[in-house]
Amino acid sequence: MKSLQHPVILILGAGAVGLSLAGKLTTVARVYAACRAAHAAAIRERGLIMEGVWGDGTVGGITPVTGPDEVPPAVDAVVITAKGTDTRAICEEYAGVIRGRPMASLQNGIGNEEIIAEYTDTVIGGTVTTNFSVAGPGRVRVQSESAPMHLGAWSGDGGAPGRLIEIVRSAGIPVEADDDIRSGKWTKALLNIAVNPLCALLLAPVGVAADENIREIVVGLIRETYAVADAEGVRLPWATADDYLAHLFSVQVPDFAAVYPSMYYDLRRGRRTEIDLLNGYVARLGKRHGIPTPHNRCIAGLVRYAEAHPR
Ligand SMILES: NC(=O)C1=CN([C@@H]2O[C@H](COP(=O)(O)OP(=O)(O)OC[C@H]3O[C@@H](n4cnc5c(N)ncnc54)[C@H](O)[C@@H]3O)[C@@H](O)[C@H]2O)C=CC1
Ligand SMILES: CC(C)(CO)C(=O)C(=O)O
Repeated sequence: MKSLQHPVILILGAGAVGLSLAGKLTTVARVYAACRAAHAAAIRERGLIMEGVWGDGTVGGITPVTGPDEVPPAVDAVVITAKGTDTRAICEEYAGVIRGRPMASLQNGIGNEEIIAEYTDTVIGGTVTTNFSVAGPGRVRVQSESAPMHLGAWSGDGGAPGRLIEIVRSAGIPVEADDDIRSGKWTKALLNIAVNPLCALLLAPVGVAADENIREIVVGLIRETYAVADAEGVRLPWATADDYLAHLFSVQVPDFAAVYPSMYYDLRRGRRTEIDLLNGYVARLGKRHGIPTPHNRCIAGLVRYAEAHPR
């Protein structure tokens, strides 16, 4: 990332998160967004329409691309916002562009950075605790925000996260450096493990997690996840599962009570979900460590069934 004055950023897999990010970054960078043809056509025709807490209006200046041949040679940094189920495929498709460049992941779940590290030396781990959705081709909604974006060095050039943070911050997005982003990814995953599958299965917004019938399931999911994270040596910011649950029910669930998480849209649209990077991942690790994870195994099984039998 040499030219901070006018950096060139490529966003890979631009949907709800990636197009919203593109819309903000375009004020401080030249932004190329690798997206599907329907988004590309709408954005070329009339720009990106944004609504919500990141601003309302039509944003020009984003260049949509639908293949690596359309990406210019001078990319300073790559940010991946594809679903974790698509990480390898999109890295393969854009391998020539990614190689040798810093690449950040804002994806949920555990395991994306390891895949990205097969394609480039400098990987930046990231989390975003904001709710994004697609309202139509080239049209996104940003509905609520509970914490700043976190970015931290995963591998390679240790200065790369700082340079990306500068760009993101200058675009007006709240962002913080994270010097233990491996634990940071688990910290963010706690929220997704607690609410994403339940909301997807129940067709309900995040507030459903506080329902008296559901709360006990959330408690089970999180206590098991804590035991597994502990066995993995992950340092979470709350000392115990119950300390995190207090934060979840007093801050995160109220912040997102009225909105639907990303997995809800996947199941509703008949797409594969990220369950195997979240609850399914916890269940797999639990097995390896001899830690029972009945809640996570059960919820992962239900989501896999729902994926295979679209409503
Ligand atoms: N939606 C949300 O509120 C949040 C989502 N996240 C995470 O961010 C990541 C992205 O989530 P969303 O933006 O909601 O998903 P999304 O499904 O809206 O966007 C991903 C986009 O990537 C596109 N894509 C995949 N492969 C492609 C390829 N080869 N070429 C071009 N486009 C390709 C898909 O068609 C899709 O439009 C996920 O890991 C999600 O868990 C994180 C925080 C909040
Ligand atoms: C924070 C939250 C719940 C925001 O929607 C999210 O990460 C997701 O939807 O996957």
